[in-house]
Amino acid sequence: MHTIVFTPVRRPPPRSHAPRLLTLPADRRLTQRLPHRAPASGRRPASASPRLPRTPAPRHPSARHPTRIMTSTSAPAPAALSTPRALARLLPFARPVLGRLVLGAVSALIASLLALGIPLVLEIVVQGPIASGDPGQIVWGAVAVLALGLLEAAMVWLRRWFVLAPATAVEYDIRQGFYARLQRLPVAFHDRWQSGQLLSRMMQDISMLRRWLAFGLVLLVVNVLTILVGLVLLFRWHWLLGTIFLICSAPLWYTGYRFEKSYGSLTRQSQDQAGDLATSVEESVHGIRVLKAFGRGKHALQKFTRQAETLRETELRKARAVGLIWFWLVLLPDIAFALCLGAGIYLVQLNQVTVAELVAFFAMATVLRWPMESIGFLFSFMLDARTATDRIFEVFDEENTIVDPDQPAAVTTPRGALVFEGVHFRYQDAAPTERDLLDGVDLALEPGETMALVGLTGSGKTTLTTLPTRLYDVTGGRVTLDGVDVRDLSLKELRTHVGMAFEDATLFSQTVRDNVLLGREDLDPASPEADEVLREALAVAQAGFVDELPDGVDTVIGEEGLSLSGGQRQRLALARAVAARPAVLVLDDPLSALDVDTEALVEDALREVLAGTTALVVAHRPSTVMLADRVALLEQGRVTAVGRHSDLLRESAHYRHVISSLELAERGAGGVAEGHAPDDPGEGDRDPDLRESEVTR
Ligand SMILES: Nc1ncnc2c1ncn2[C@@H]1O[C@H](COP(=O)(O)OP(=O)(O)OP(=O)(O)O)[C@@H](O)[C@H]1O
Repeated sequence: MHTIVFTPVRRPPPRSHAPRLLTLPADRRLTQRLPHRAPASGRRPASASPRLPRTPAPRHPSARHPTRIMTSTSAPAPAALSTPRALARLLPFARPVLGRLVLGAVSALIASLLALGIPLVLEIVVQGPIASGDPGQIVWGAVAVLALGLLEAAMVWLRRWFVLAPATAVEYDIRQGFYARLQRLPVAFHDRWQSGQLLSRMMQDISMLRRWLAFGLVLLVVNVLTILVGLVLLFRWHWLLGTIFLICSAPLWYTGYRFEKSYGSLTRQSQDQAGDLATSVEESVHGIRVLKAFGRGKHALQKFTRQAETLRETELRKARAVGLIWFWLVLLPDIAFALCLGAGIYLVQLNQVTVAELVAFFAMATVLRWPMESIGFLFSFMLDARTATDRIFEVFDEENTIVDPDQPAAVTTPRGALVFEGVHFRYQDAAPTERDLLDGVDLALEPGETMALVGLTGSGKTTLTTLPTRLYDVTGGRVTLDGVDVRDLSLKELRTHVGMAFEDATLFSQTVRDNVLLGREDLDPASPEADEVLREALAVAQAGFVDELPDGVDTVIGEEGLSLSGGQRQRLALARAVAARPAVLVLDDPLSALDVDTEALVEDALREVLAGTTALVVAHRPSTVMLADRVALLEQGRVTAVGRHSDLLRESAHYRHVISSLELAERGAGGVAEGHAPDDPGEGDRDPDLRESEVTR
């Protein structure tokens, strides 16, 4: 039984991504600057150009039916809702345990009412037995107070028992839903959101909601009711005493209102800043090699310190706001006590109130003191919970445009004809003045054909490869598989027919077997059939090194297991794509970290095993072009030439330019590829066409 835990193995990216990270605008990938944002933040910051409207909704019908999980995508923006309505959005999660939560609240209310009963007993004892000096009766009074106290304690215990398990169940459900949502949301969403923000929402905010449901909500309801009942009783003793008490507590409501306004935005700020801090930690842990290699550890520390200080300042402002409200919470009841004492003594002298009533009044006011004081704390807790709810629902409310169509088409026996028809694509944050990154791509891959895709860096090759599997949706035109628009297929079916291997090989902290068989849900990983698929895929990817690992294919790799080289990781990622046996294989330069000889072996094996598979291969090395039956040249957002390598060399000046720049880049990166000696004769000796390109140049 193999349990697959999806913990991405973070490794330094291979060859061409690392420099790209460093040269991209700061907002794209190394995004750590999120100064004083508007409340609804957490997304990656806007680029230097002003934030632009979203890409218009794709025209294909499937994009018009976003998946809805526990929430409506047309829901009003969280910030526009009142606090109770914002918190009411938790109801779908809380509904299954609502009964127990209500029982918990009832227990808490009974506990409070029992506490309020003690002053009433006191009144009777002072008025009767104490006034008459009957010790026997006094004992009964004491027993009654003790019994009330014991019952109150039992109810408090019961409250905890009722609410604790349901609150953790709600926490579990929200977390599950959140994680499922993250899995479903498209890559474009993950481009915009910082991982630290998502992490802090997933962990801190959801835990806060558990505490709110278990304690905050229940106590807030119960304490408000207790105060109301207590005030009625205070008025029962004497209207003047009750009025003084009420008037003195009125400023509390005003202070509470003011407090809500300032504390709410402070809470939002601090939760966002905590998310930013988590992002910084995450990025510096992932990028530790780059930071060390460039001696930027100190710089990273300074940046972290600045962010930590900002968070600390916000926390201090929060603490000051809470301190201020506590000042009033403690002062105002004391003023009320003092005024009531003066008025009470005066009323006793006028015989309008008895001593017993005055004693009971002060006992009652003392019992009410904690509920009154706690209101401020519970208020701030409620605002924290509201902010946490907003932050969580910002993710739930994100529109998912990459969803299954209402009535999916089916390609039962795929032939592998992949066609790009007038494909347009632009990223969501592209400026309106920019032309589409893919500006009318027409390209047809015949079944079983291997097509190499070449173009200058940044021309959009990787972007094009993400469209057949719908990692992104086209913004114009269409991509078809065997004549069927890929948006008309269910995502599950589409991704069974089209497999991918990326240059940046992501492996998970699990065994080699589980990593390679990731796309084969249909196979029992322990079955002989799975073994065969695994062996074959590893053989194609020239991943014989696996046999040398301590436990062979059952060796756990990744952060909690064995570390692998870039080339070894790429070979496993390639084996994963091959094992999936797709009709169309999209390879985004997955051989870049291999030495030239291993690459040639992989290519030969791929040709043999994948004879019937259509392949689209992004080529960053001239040798990769050799794998292909035909080559497509991507230039200025269009495919400007398609043909055999030798023909293109002859006919297209831009193609010659691209190939020679690839050669130059490869020579520059000569030592980077796995086991590739700088003075290695390389593929030039194997490929007459490439020599031709040098000659042409
Ligand atoms: N997720 C993204 N969001 C916004 N812009 C992006 C994103 N990914 C890539 N781009 C931009 O799109 C352009 C094309 O990138 P892409 O990676 O497709 O090019 P490429 O031809 O594969 O480049 P290379 O040869 O360097 O790998 C670049 O300008 C890049 O900055």
